[in-house]
Amino acid sequence: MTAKIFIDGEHGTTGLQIRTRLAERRDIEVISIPTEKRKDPAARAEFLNTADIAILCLPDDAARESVSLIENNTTRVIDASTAHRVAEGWTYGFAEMDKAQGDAIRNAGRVANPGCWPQGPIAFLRPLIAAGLLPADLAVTVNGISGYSGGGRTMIEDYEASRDEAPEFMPYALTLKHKHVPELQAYSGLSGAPLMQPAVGNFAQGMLTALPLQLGHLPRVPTGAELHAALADHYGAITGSVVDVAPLGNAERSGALDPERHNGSNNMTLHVFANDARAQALLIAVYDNLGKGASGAAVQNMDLMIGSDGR
Ligand SMILES: NC(=O)C1=CN([C@@H]2O[C@H](COP(=O)(O)OP(=O)(O)OC[C@H]3O[C@@H](n4cnc5c(N)ncnc54)[C@H](OP(=O)(O)O)[C@@H]3O)[C@@H](O)[C@H]2O)C=CC1
Ligand SMILES: CC(=O)N[C@@H](CCC(=O)OP(=O)(O)O)C(=O)O
Repeated sequence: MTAKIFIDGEHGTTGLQIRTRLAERRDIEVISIPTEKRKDPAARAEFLNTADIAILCLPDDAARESVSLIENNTTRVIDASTAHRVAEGWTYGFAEMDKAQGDAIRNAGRVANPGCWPQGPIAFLRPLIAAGLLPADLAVTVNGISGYSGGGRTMIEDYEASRDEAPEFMPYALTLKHKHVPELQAYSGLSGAPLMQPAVGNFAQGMLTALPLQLGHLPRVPTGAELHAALADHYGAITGSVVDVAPLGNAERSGALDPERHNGSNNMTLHVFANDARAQALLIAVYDNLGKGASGAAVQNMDLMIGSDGR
């Protein structure tokens, strides 16, 4: 049976990317709401209740409204917004984060697609904390850079109206209350809130997230090789993983740390750098904010839920 997919918010940044990714697919049917009715709750309710899977690419409040409009128990949901990522009854849509997560997504009725910023840090921290190499109470700071498409249609329009004057690098979340802190803490296994220090760059798409680690105070200090081996073991054991681990870094600079490197794909590469003599490590993830950070992950989750190999 062909699965019916409804993208609520299909004309926004994330929705359009999902449409493009699904355009050539023969194993699904995308059911599309007329543009002029896209904010009409009654029309949305009809599409939501007809779909096998509804992918919500909406602001948080509209995503909550969509869920409330579903009256049957057959429509399954993938929500790309922040609304349900730590909500009870929802499964976090990061298939590679541990061995059981792919099956949990496969069987879930409600999947919360992860935010773009937490995915890199969770990809490092969850397996390393589970392996006992890092403690849950580690004080963690996350920094990095994202292309401006991460800010959705409004930020894209703002940048594209005046790119010549826009700063190349702009730190934000300066109140230290970034909306991704709760999901990052919950799924990485940290006992305390990480400090997130994101920045937006004067380029459209792609991102890089970095965790600089001071490890000298730990009762047992893991070496860079141990951190690297634990990550390689973890991702090597996950069937269908789109996360891969680069060889342990030993160069002063690396062209692989280009935030735009994975643009248009759903891949993520994890890099480990270390100075064992100083008990310091630097973990850097490279991925596409609109790929593994949003639309690519949503399609990956949809494929798990309908049991498709993506053709
Ligand atoms: N951009 C990114 O990198 C990522 C975004 N996300 C999340 O995905 C969701 C969508 O973000 P993004 O695509 O960037 O946002 P956009 O602003 O680009 O798109 C949102 C879409 O939703 C529509 N919309 C707004 N309100 C309603 C409503 N009440 N009913 C129906 N449709 C509505 C908008 O229509 P109109 O434009 O006409 O108002 C627009 O088409 C957000 O929750 C965001 O947090 C998640 C991961 C990454
Ligand atoms: C550059 C930029 O502004 N990025 C957005 C996050 C985009 C994203 O992935 O977050 P959601 O899925 O939670 O919307 C921000 O930091 O708020």
